[in-house]
Amino acid sequence: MLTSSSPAYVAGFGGHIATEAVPGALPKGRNSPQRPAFGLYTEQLSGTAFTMPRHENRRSWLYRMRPSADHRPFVAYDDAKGLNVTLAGPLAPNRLRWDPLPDPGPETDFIDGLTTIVHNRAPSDLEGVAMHLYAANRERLDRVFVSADGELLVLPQDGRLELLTELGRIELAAGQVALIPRGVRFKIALPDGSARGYLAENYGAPFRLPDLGPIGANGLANPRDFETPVAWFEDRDEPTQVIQKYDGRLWATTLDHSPLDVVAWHGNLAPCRYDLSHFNAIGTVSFDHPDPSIFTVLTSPSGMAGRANVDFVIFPPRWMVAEDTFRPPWFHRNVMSECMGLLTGAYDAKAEGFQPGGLSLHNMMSGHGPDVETWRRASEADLKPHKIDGTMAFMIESCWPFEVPAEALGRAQPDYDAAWADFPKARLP
Ligand SMILES: O=C(O)Cc1cc(O)ccc1O
Ligand SMILES: [Fe+2]
Repeated sequence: MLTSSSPAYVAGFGGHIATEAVPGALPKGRNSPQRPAFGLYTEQLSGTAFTMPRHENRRSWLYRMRPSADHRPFVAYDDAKGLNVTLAGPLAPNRLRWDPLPDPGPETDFIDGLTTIVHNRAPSDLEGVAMHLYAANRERLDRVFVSADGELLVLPQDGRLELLTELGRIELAAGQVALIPRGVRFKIALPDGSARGYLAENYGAPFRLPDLGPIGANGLANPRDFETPVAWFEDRDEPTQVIQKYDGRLWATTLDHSPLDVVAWHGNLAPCRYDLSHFNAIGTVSFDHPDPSIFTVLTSPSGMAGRANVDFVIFPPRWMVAEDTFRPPWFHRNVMSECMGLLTGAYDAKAEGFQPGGLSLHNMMSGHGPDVETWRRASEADLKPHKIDGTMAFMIESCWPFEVPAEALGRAQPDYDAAWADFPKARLP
């Protein structure tokens, strides 16, 4: 680990925070004083247009040792071979599933090990989402990563991460997730020497908590369980490479100092983390399997009310008590496109073949649901109260059908369709 002391956090989601790592660094009563304390530079980081309604407006004011504007031109960076959002040709309406990534080659850091599996839209549309996998066995603290294309949702599956961001430090273990706003630079320490997991990149509106409707004022992911780090900085005058994702590609420049030099900040645009075990799962206490929207942790709306650009949904441990009900997910065809991952355990719709670290894609209107084995067991089960435990699957659901780059298509399991082969035919009277 880079630093021995644990970072401190402030509780809440999207709240306005004021924090300084050096007393007196944060200006009082104004954002942009003529001479900020200690010769710091003032910078506004906008995550939404200046003119967004107040309740959707996200921005922070940063007080840093050097302005971000001080850098040389970016040049194309080609060493992250798996990061790919080019189209593979016509999109076939096939269901796809992937095993976990193989171990990365020697000395692969987080950036070079990124592998894009599915994506939709284009970053310059300001809509859509990409799902990358990461697998790293090398820690590089001499470079930082930043996506101008989207907000990053980091989902560790194995190995801890320490995210050293411009706005503070976040410790992250499997079962926790982090959100890093578009444009925030960070580097990654690997306390366990290696790590793997999922990285969803949201090109659209920043994730927010979903409305709760008749559920009421509490439930699902509660705001106070999100943790935002307090200001932290490093005063490091060493060459630091900045790798920026911009319009689907990577670009690099080298600074003569670390850009993680924000001494104080205030605002409501900041990274945060959330422990999925705090999710208050709500389900049926009578019959039928509710729509999975009931498990939405965060949502990024599209321009159409009720239709998400991206929903981040989880399938956590929970009690199943429904009477006279086929309890696993039903067979369905969905106008929304579903990309699923598994952090630990087994998923209740798939008896085999869907492994932790793997991924599946059920694109718009493709028929899917329980595999044959799951269907048989659930149809014959004695319906006592039953706890689904030791599992955490998640879904990145989007209104835009996902594309699959050629490399990812080549890696897909050869016969995923077999999951739904050989169902017995119904017998009519
Ligand atoms: O396809 C899936 O496994 C995800 C899913 C889960 C569920 O409980 C209901 C619908 C749905 O799409
Ligand atoms: Fe589904």
